[in-house]
Amino acid sequence: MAAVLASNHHGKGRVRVTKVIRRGPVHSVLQFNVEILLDGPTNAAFTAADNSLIIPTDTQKNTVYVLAKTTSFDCAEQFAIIVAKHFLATYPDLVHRCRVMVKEDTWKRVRTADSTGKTRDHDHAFLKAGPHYLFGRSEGTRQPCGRISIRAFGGVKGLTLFKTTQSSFTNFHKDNNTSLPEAEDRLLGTCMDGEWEYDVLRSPDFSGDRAKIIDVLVEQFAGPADKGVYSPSVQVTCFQMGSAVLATVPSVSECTFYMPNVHNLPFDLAKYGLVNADQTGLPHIFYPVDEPHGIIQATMKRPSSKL
Ligand SMILES: O=c1[nH]c(=O)c2[nH]c(=O)[nH]c2[nH]1
Repeated sequence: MAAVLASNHHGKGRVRVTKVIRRGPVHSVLQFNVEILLDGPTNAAFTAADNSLIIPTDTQKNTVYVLAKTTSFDCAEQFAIIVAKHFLATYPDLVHRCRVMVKEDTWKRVRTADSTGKTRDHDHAFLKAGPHYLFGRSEGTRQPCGRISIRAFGGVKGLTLFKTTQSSFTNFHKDNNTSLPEAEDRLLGTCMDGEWEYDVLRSPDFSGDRAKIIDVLVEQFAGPADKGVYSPSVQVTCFQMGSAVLATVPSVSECTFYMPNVHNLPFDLAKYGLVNADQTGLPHIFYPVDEPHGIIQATMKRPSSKL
């Protein structure tokens, strides 16, 4: 045998489930895309064709629908915890670790006039938020003493932000390969992915906390509506966004933000006899480039937490 099995897991991905909650005429909708990964004593399934300790991935898929029906939850984080606890509690001999990722499509109520002409949230029609989406993630493990421990995470994928001033990048290291000009006043765009860990001992209010986090991220990036907030680099903005999340949401113990610097480059109009500048003297015609993009990433923790 040329190989030994170093590690393995099995699970089910892209399990899509929609739950409708009807309270009289007012309905709510939760729509998830779930991935489950199970670790257990399954080496023999890979090395000796022994499936006796395998929970079929089909069973895992069915379990998502059964749990959607039989349990109560109002966001991805809660459902991720429910699923992880279920597999660890139901199969003590077959599962020692369960990781669950729940991506959530956010359906916001349509706002429209009702039959009396008053504008209000619609009872049962929804508009999908995006392009970003939120997710909840759990990592459940069985301790040697048999106790189940759960770590809970939340996050956002593709939060797309842009501002047209109050951003600079200067005084960077320069050498023979440098062509980047100093920019005192530039555009700033990102399509960020963020993940944060909840301190489960603080009994987080998952849906309330994550709504606050998204608000804080947007507010920190943008600043006050009239004056904005000055950004000397994506790095500083990233750290300020993380600091604000930790300051505002006590149930978050740490957060990691991946913030691509999505460039908008001034278009060279000189060859068409035009000066690419408006009355401020700054360029105003740009072309957005998705690639390459800068990669700025950081993890922020509370000062007291051990590194
Ligand atoms: O905010 C920035 N950080 C960088 O590290 C960087 N590098 C670069 O070319 N432009 C920028 N902008």
